[in-house]
Amino acid sequence: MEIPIKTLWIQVLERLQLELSRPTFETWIKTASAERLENNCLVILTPNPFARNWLQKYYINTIARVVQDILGHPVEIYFTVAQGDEISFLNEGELTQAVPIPNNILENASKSKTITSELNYKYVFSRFVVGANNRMAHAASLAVAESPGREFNPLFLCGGVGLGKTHLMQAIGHYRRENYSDSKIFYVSCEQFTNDLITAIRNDNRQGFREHYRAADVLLVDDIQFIEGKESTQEEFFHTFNTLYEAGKQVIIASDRPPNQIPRLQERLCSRFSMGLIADIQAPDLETRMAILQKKAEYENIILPKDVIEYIALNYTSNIRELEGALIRAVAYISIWGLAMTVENLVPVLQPKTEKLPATPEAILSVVADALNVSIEDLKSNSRRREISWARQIGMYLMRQHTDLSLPRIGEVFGGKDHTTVIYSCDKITQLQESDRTLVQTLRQLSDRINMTSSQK
Ligand SMILES: Nc1ncnc2c1ncn2[C@@H]1O[C@H](COP(=O)(O)OP(=O)(O)OP(=O)(O)O)[C@@H](O)[C@H]1O
Repeated sequence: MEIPIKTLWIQVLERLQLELSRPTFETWIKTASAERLENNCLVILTPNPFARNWLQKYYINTIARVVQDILGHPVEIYFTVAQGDEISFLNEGELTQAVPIPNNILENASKSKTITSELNYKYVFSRFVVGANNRMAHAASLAVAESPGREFNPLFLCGGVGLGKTHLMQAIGHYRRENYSDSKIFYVSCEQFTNDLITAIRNDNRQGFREHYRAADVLLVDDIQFIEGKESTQEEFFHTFNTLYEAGKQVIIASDRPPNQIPRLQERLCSRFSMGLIADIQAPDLETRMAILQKKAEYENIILPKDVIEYIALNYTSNIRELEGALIRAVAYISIWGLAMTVENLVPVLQPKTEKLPATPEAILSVVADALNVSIEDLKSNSRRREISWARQIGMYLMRQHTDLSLPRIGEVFGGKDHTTVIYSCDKITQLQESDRTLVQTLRQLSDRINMTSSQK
């Protein structure tokens, strides 16, 4: 029998109070409450959109784990906002991705999910800042939006992490929808395409899968690099691509590298990806980064002094997502502590990425344990269980990045390991990043959390 929701939430709070730092607990957790628990979905009420987005981004896994421990089975966590209690400097869901609860989520919780994703309403051409780094990709996207299925088919957008590929491809989708409302726009990540295929195979419904994807007028496929080595997905995608192409339908693909650098990609797919236009996006220059911040601030109704814009833009150079993250942190910090928006006030929260932050070993252990679902004791233990030694290696790498501790001292923090173990772990994680974008993203998120934990101290 389920325990009453109030009792559940009291227990969750008791557990989280012990696990999280005091400012984190007081600011984000204590202000939230459990609203409903139905069909293994727990809806958590938050005081404003900002708190909702913050919890969704940084604490959803922690809360889900604690709730699962208490109930003895997994639950899906959804965050919602108390009505009429908006934070003044934010519009609903503006600064980070909104996390709406579909009306029928509780009823449908046990049913299967829809096959393609929705477009993010913010990813439109008017919100995209054009600079030298993305001019060609932008022009090509606009051309494809106006005349799909013509000369740039497929359009292959490539560039490093967080540089605007998804934004541009979705802008094409929005443009078509706005101007041709009956146009069928399908946006899907490569991972989702694979999952849909697996589900179709499991349900013996491969035909349904094919009919669905081949009905698209414009097919947008994100992060295609993850198709590497997935033979069945490549096979299916090849046929989907051919069918759409021959019917004059537009295909747009985004990737963190050009087709010929995607390992274990079938030759025939590589050549098809290359037969339209490959448009790459580079890291933005200072002026473009400042213009992006300025535009974001305008959309969010935030007044940002010029020197603050310049300070952020100077310190976040290679990834626009990080640039936006810095703006979010700045606004949150200023708002929570009631400070003026000045460079001096922002220095503690916007440390340049290249500087080592004064993170404590305990904070790093706690962030890694929390994010990778192991305990701090596990990290310090001699256990060779795969997930524990993986978390330990990541922890050692991050400790090397974020502290000035010597290798032997890092070994000690992890329960008395030899310094050669630390070297091995750091080298391994460094090397893996060359081929594993997911790992790069995970490390970036963990670093952000470590920085945040440090700045909250
Ligand atoms: N030129 C730009 N103007 C305004 N915002 C931008 C621009 N480029 C990127 N952004 C913003 O930066 C964030 C990251 O962009 P996006 O998700 O499109 O990157 P990506 O290249 O697809 O990254 P990934 O490789 O991680 O999938 C988004 O919020 C996007 O709106």
